[in-house]
Amino acid sequence: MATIKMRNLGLVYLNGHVGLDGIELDVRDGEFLALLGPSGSGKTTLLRTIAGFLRPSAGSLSIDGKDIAGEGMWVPPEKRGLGMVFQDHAIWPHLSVAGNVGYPLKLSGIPRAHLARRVAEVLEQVGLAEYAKRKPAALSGGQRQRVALARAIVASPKALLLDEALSALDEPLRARLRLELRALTREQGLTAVHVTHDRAEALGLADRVVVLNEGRIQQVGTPAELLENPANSFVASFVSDATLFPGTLVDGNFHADHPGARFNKHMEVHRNPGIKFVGVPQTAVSRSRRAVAAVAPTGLRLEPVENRGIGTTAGRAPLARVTSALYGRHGYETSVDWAGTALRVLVSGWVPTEGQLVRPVIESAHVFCEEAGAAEGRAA
Ligand SMILES: Nc1ncnc2c1ncn2[C@@H]1O[C@H](COP(=O)(O)OP(=O)(O)OP(=O)(O)O)[C@@H](O)[C@H]1O
Repeated sequence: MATIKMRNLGLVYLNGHVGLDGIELDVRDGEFLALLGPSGSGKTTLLRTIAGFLRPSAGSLSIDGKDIAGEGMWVPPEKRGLGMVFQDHAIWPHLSVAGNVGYPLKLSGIPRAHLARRVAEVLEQVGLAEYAKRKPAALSGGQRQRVALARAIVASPKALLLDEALSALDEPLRARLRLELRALTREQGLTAVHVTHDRAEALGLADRVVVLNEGRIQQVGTPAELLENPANSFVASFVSDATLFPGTLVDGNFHADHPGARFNKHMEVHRNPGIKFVGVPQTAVSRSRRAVAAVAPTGLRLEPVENRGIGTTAGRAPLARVTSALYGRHGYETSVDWAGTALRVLVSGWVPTEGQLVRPVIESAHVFCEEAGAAEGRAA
């Protein structure tokens, strides 16, 4: 159990690359926090900074109120009391399962009887009690990852740091280990920070998710908060797969540059009850400014159109053509080409077919004013 606080944490790599910039984050006691972001967004950099493998260039880091990194202050990784699990499990092939799991305790010099008892207890918790004497070579990938997890928790760490710990595993094993991991951290009240680039995993597992891009926090929130109230167009696009429509905001109405996308309140007010404006200063709504609308796959519907050809719809918004439709749990994950914009739509109730003509009708969107108001939106 631990709280981890980061204040204005920054890290610049030796080659001048900014790995982390102005990270303000509180990991709460006993929570499961996911760090989510595209490749190169700084997830691993942040985790390794918490672990103590990287030294921040600015700001401070504390665990349970005790400073562990900051100006003139540095606590090495082995003194931070944290457990770590990596993607490639990194267990020693020459040691048995019990030897691997007990290794951290052996280093700390605890009595043998205590060590054996604790190893047996942890192996039981991760479902490997019968495998204590086996060598890692005689284990499956999932079992090896359980060994790594057992080794990370054997010394009762204050918090567990997981770096793509499940990413090397195939479904459905991965899904099973996800549940086991969540149950284990919950039972033990363990604070966990889990790095993943897998949105479904982050949203499904975590109490809260931190979305990172280019070393900066874009938003911290529960999975529902991120989906329902994304702080900016990056979060909407990355977390919900929203399609982004650049445009102009005038008098509180959004005019998309796209010839078909209608967000104008006068025309669409009844159809668009879901449009939310984010980060638009109330004092300056009449000033024309550039903005971007994010439309999630669930924020629009497709109306099938008889195949009369796009030319016959003069005066109306251009039609779109289905480019792919993949069956998924919640409906058909459909992509359409709408006058050059690739639009993602979740279709249920009918089966879209490739090449079919459709009319997209936008029903809800988030409009972000990201020039001046972005900071306000992000802070929300
Ligand atoms: N040792 C290093 N020296 C210079 N730049 C580095 C170093 N390690 C990482 N970076 C850069 O820092 C940025 C963040 O890297 P990081 O590994 O934290 O990203 P990530 O979000 O974990 O990505 P991935 O999902 O691909 O693992 C990247 O642009 C990366 O190229």
